[in-house]
Amino acid sequence: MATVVSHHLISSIASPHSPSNSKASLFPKEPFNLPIKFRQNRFKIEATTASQTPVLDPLLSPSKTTPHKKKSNEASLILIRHGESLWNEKNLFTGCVDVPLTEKGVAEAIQAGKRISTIPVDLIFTSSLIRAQMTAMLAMTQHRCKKVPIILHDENEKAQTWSHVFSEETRKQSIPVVAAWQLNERMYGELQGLNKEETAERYGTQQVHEWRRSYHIPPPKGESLEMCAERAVAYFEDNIQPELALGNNVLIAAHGNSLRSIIMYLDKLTSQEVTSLELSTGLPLLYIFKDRKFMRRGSPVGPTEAGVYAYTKRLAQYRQKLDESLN
Ligand SMILES: O=C(O)[C@H](O)COP(=O)(O)O
Repeated sequence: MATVVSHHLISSIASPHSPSNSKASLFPKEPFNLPIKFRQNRFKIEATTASQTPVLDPLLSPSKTTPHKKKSNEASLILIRHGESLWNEKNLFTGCVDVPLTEKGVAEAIQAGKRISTIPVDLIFTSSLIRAQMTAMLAMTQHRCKKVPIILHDENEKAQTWSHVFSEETRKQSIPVVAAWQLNERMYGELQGLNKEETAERYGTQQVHEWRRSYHIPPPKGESLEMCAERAVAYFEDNIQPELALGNNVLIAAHGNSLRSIIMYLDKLTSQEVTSLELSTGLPLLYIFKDRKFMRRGSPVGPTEAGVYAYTKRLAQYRQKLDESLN
């Protein structure tokens, strides 16, 4: 029987509780102590960029990357849809247009941060759009670990070199933030910039509902959820899931539809079930990744919510450490 997953259900579940070439010297170290798998992935990407300039960081050499001691057999995964944007406020189709948060969106992001402030975060992924990045950064201002989220810039060699951090100690107090276009909102095609209500009046509610919520039907010249899933879920499987498997705790700040496609994958929803999945702006959702399975744990209400810490011993221990560090 089909499980209807909606925002309401989610809330109700939650609420009770170069190698050897001369270039190598330019990059003496990784900007951060990145989790190993991620570093390997980064290298793969660098090695196949258009310039084809091999850039191998000494820290990426096999002797440094293996063996890797697995930290834990479980990890937390937090998903947050960005806070309200200026176009959410105006009820405009936004898609890949890069619009910032409203004041309310800023408050939502801060509130989301309070709700996850005692859940461990080792690595952050955002889309390349400012509303998701603002949300991640604002949320992290509330985190009790007090670490500084820093966006990695590896779009070209200069960006990498110029953003290098030279203090090991400082790196330890930082959380790498990876911005990936694959996590962007679905491209809304010719609807981008149109008012949602007026579009429904013009094309009919049913048609607009299909464009917005069906899995297979794309809006005119835009991406269907299926097309969005092809890049977002592939990115998740290739870059995020391996981090979780290594015991690294991940926060993803992204968008209504890129997250719907990821949740569809995590919760094994059918194309029919995903049509009723709605995500509110600024709502954090927690998953535990354990034994290669994702367990949905709803939306943490706040740092004092006992239920969240009953989910796993590891979360409880992390919170206890934070409490102790305050004393
Ligand atoms: O891109 C947009 O307009 C919104 O962020 C998501 O819109 P939707 O609710 O129509 O999918």
